[in-house]
Amino acid sequence: MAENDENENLLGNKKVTIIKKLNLEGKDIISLRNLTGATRKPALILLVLFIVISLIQVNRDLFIRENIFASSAQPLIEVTYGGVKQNLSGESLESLKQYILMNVAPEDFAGVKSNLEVTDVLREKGRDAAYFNGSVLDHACPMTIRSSTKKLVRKPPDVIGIGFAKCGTGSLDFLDCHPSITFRTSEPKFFAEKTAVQFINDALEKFDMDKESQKRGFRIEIKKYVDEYLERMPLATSDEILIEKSPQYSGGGSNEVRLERAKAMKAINPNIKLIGIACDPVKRAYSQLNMKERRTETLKESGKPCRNKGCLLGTIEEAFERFTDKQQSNFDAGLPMGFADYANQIKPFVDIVGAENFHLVDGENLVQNPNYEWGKLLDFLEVEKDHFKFYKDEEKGFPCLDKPIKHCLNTAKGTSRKTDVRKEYANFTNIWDGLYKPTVLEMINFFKICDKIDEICCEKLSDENSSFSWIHRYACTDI
Ligand SMILES: Nc1ncnc2c1ncn2[C@@H]1O[C@H](COP(=O)(O)OS(=O)(=O)O)[C@@H](OP(=O)(O)O)[C@H]1O
Repeated sequence: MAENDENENLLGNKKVTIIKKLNLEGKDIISLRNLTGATRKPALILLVLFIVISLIQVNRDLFIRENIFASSAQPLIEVTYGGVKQNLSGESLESLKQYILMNVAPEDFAGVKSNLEVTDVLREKGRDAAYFNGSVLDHACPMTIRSSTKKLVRKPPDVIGIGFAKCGTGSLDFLDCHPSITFRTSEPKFFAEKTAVQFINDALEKFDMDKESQKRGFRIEIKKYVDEYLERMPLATSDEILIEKSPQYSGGGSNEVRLERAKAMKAINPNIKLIGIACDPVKRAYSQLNMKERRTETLKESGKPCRNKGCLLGTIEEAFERFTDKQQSNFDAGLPMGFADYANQIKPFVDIVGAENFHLVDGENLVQNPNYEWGKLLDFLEVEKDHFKFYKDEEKGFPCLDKPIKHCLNTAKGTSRKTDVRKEYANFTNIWDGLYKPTVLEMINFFKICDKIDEICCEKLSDENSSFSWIHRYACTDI
């Protein structure tokens, strides 16, 4: 992320001035909120309060866009914010904290205030640009926003994001800014490791999980592997939701392999919940090609050779041609169309954890109608959603978090979807549309998007702001 983007995450100083002028401490902010509902106060006081609150609201957005390194007259303190050492004025950091505290739910205020700190950096340099400013943070949000005051412990995840690559799985980063959730950007990929999964499932066979004493034996047997897994995740409190995501869990391998992974997940946490993020396969495929192109360019610039499958051979047009030929031959051979194969790949997971413990997010709607799509996910996670809001950032061209903190994803996220791939590469995408159509249609029934494909369904999908509206093209037009 460029330094400018980072600056946008922080507040300007005017806010502090206003807060000072109003002499607002944390408690006062809460009482101000509560006062807005008061009915017995004289009308004049209410009016004054209304004006003051409106002023704060209106000015706040302006403040956020201001440069935080404001007056040189202020004393500077060194802060590592999101992996980058910065000299912030003491007031800037303070105003950032004030912004967060003003925007969390009243019931989270005290806990968040006691935990609110700049997030620790785990590694200064991540493997690629998909981290915050290239650094791996202890957990994804650049500020630690946690309401629980319980002790931090190592624990298995409560929720796992199992896919799908290139559909927006990285945007789960935002969840870490929720006071009830902890998430680290790096992917543990534990259940993609055959040996570990097999060991856990073999142990499941050995022990009778209906007996308490046997359950203990099982836990001891698999401890070595589980400890190693938990080390890959951040500490969390017992009452907050710990999430990990590794898109490799749904991709790669057969459904038998996926079934084994699902069993191992449930063995480690019997109450496990799973998230899948699906998106338009044409955009997904383009996002993948685009990433390869970007990676090839970066390696070329650094003078390093690019030998693996993650790089592009030749031009992007040649890559499109090769990709189209491969998709066509898979289709002709009756092989699964991987980029659209959501229902088939999710089935083994749902068979093990139950449909009620699985939630499918629409990755396209995360961009199109973020507050609605994120709201549904937060409902599934059973956490507060009214104080977790997004706005469309003009410069980024994608949704960024607005509340409780201003935060955009890093520069590696949100590139290919800026291009209208169906316009730019219509000669290829027209073919892809036809190849993916039958597999996309399998989703409709499996995920109960509609009862059947009929006029009612097409009417519903024609609303651009509804989840999975991108399916309209596949289900309701002649492609
Ligand atoms: N809020 C927000 N900001 C930026 N980008 C967003 C956002 N929400 C979803 N997306 C889309 O997420 C796409 C990347 O998907 P993944 O994170 O699953 O990719 S990866 O598999 O982890 O590499 C990424 O694809 P590209 O456009 O190709 O970069 C985005 O289109």
